[in-house]
Amino acid sequence: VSGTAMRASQEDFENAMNQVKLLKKDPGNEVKLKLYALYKQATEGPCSIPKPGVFDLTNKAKWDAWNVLGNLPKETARQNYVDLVSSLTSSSKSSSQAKPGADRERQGYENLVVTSEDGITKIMLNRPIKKNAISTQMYHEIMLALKTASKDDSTITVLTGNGDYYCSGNDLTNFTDIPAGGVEEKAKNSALMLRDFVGCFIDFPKPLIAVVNGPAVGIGVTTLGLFDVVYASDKATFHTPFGHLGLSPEGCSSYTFPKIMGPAKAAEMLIFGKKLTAREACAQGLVTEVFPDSIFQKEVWTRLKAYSKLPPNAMRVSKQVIRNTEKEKLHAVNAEECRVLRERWMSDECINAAMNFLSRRAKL
Ligand SMILES: CCCCC/C=C/CC(=O)SCCNC(=O)CCNC(=O)[C@H](O)C(C)(C)COP(=O)(O)OP(=O)(O)OC[C@H]1O[C@@H](n2cnc3c(N)ncnc32)[C@H](O)[C@@H]1OP(=O)(O)O
Repeated sequence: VSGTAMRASQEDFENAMNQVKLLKKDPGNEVKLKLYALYKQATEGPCSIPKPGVFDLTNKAKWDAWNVLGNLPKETARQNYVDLVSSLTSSSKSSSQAKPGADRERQGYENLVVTSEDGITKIMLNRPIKKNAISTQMYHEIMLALKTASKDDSTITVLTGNGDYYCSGNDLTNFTDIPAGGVEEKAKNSALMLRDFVGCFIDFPKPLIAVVNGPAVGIGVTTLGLFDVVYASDKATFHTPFGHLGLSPEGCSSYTFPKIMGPAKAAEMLIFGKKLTAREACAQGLVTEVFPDSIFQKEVWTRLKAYSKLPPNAMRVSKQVIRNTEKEKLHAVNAEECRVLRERWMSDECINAAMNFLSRRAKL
């Protein structure tokens, strides 16, 4: 799942090709095109055949799907093919066990509820008792859910929270289980995990929408700069209390926030921890639109259902055109933020702030 995941062997690839032939349910045209494109890329490399004419619809769709993979290395295409087939076989197993008429709900997550319906994959943080604070396990679950959603047959992906909070940020107890290697080992592993986590948002290929149902804190806010659209309830607030916690910005916010709202407004949030209301965040460009809480869910989902019916390849390609020029920069920013945070996590300022929260002496 992470960047260190094993590469699929030729045997895995051949097994996956056989599994495709055994699929009981037609996976739909979009997935079939993806399988075709990944197969061609894995076996022949980048698309170099002439583009079919505009009226040769089937071959044109196949060509587009292959061509959009650009210079994706053969081994990565082979791995993606194997992953895609594996997600199809596991979802067909779970959907065959699902009750008739029920949404396709992906099981196996402890703190997420992931559903796919109407072309929308919804990833819901589901730890309301802890205000959806993100535990170490949840970071891994969110990465897995995003990677799976990037390859499933939905057209758009939504992240939201269950309960009154969208997300209260990093679970501050993440730093209490110190391994045998000590604080340094913990900080090193956390920085690697954070880099992978944020990388999944940077690389996410489809429209990614945040449905911010309530207050957002820390990494729940900073990653918003990597979403394509952010809808917020008027009950939401946006708070990055890094100064109070002895921390520094992450989620590429050191780059995206000054770009979105200008350096002065970004500094007030990221250095001094100024909390924004939903309307302020909207005025500053971090939020796309704010809705009264009483109609938030209804309005947002009606709109998203309409968007999900737009041509998926056009949405995907438009996102790439908007985002691709920035990708390399974002990965570099992410790496640097994680390097700085690794130092911060070992600082007295940070350790004392986490202890204060945990001993309930200080609350934001
Ligand atoms: C590890 C590698 C990646 C690191 C990435 C770094 C990211 C940086 C950040 O995200 S910084 C932001 C960190 N978050 C915070 O500082 C928020 C801390 N929480 C609070 O200040 C408050 O809980 C609150 C304002 C979010 C909500 O206050 P309220 O009074 O409404 O509710 P409670 O405080 O009673 O909370 C209910 C229970 O939830 C637990 N909880 C809430 N947030 C967190 C959290 N971030 N980490 C751990 N636990 C959290 C809280 O402890 C209560 O639990 P309890 O009932 O068992 O006491």
